[in-house]
Formats: sequence, structure tokens, C-alpha cells
Amino acid sequence: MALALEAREAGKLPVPDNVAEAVRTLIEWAGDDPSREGLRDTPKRVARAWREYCAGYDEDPAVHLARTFEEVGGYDELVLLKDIPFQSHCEHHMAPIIGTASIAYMPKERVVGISKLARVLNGYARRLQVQERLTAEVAQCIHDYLKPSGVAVVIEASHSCMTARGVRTPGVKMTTSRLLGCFLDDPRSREEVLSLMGY
Ligand SMILES: Nc1nc2c(ncn2[C@@H]2O[C@H](COP(=O)(O)OP(=O)(O)OP(=O)(O)O)[C@@H](O)[C@H]2O)c(=O)[nH]1
Ligand SMILES: [Zn+2]
Repeated sequence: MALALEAREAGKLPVPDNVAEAVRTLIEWAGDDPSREGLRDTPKRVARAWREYCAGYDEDPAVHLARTFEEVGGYDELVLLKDIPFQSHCEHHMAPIIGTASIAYMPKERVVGISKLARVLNGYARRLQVQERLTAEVAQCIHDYLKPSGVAVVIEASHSCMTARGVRTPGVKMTTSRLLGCFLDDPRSREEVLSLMGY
């Protein structure tokens, strides 16, 4: 499986003519002259930027959960990574979605390096998304590959397609959650995780 496209690799990426041409057409449609000096290299920059925004398509986020640790002193209480910042793009307008995610799981036997939860989030966020699917995909991936007793994912994000265009409501945030296993079935576990997340 190919690794996620890093920024420095994206900067060297050859850009197919038809992709650059598509961006040139968009600049013209927006009302500017793509041949003026300041815009001359823009189509290639935009094309490479989009490869970077969408680098998640080059990876299977589950690979980040392959390395787990069993020697954690029998720890089987909740693990929470709170307020992880992320950026994505909405599939309707290709506009930025900017927010934070809180990801928790209740380990059964194995725990994962904590950074890996943020890597799984980024693997799905760096695609064209709707927030509901992003939330569900992150939770399902952890559930399937780590096989914990429960997973909880809560995402709060602001959608530029609502703040910068369209209805133009700056500051509005969307909240989505996906609870699986004990966080879905057991009210006390659910209460604990949501209160530790700050809800
Ligand atoms: N449920 C959900 N809706 C989203 C998300 N991102 C963007 N949207 C919405 O997708 C909808 C697309 O609606 P359309 O009516 O097809 O597009 P539009 O004419 O540009 O709509 P407006 O944004 O209202 O101007 C809009 O209501 C957006 O706010 C998301 O992650 N989840
Ligand atoms: Zn949108």
C-alpha cells in the first residue's frame, strides 16, 4: 500500500496537462486571466495542493493500527485522544472542513501508539468527505482492527461551504458522533466517555 503523499513529494509531482488545463478553465470562469504573471504557475500549484489535500486516497488508514502493544500492565480502562485538529474537504463544494475530533476506545487486550489514532483520522479526513461518513469511518476502522470493547468518535467542525459562501453563517459548527460497543450499549461507559470529552 502506497504511503500518504507527503508535502515535499507533492511539490515534485508531475501535473498532467489536462489537470492544469482544468484549473486554468476554472480561473477563467472565476473571472481572471490565467495567463497573467501571478497566475501562470497557479494551475500546477493548485493541482499539487489537491493531491496533498486528498492524500488519504493513497493509503489504507488501517495500516496505522497494525502495530499494537500488549505489555501495558493490564491496562483496560478508557483511552482518549481529545480535540485532535484536522482538515478535510466537503464532497459537495470541495470547500474546507476545519475541526477537531475526539477519539476514545476501551482496550480489550491490545493498545495502539496514541499518535496512530490521529493518523487514522487524517487518512480519512484527507479525502472528499461528509462529516457523518468521516466520523463513522474512523470509528469503524478502530473497531475492526483493534477489536476493543468500545469506540467513541465525536467530531466538531466548521464547513467553509456554510461560512464563506451559500448561507454564510460564520462560527457555526456541526457535531457528529459514532459510538460502538460498550459506549453504545452501556449508559455508564457512554456517560464517562462523553463527560471526559467535555460533553
Ligand atoms: N450532512 C452534511 N451536509 C453537508 C456536509 N458538508 C456540506 N453539506 C451540505 O451539503 C448541502 C448541499 O446542498 P445543495 O442544495 O446540493 O447545494 P447548494 O445549492 O450549494 O446549497 P447551499 O449550501 O445551501 O447553498 C448543503 O446543505 C451543505 O451545507 C456534511 O459534511 N454533512
Ligand atoms: Zn460543502
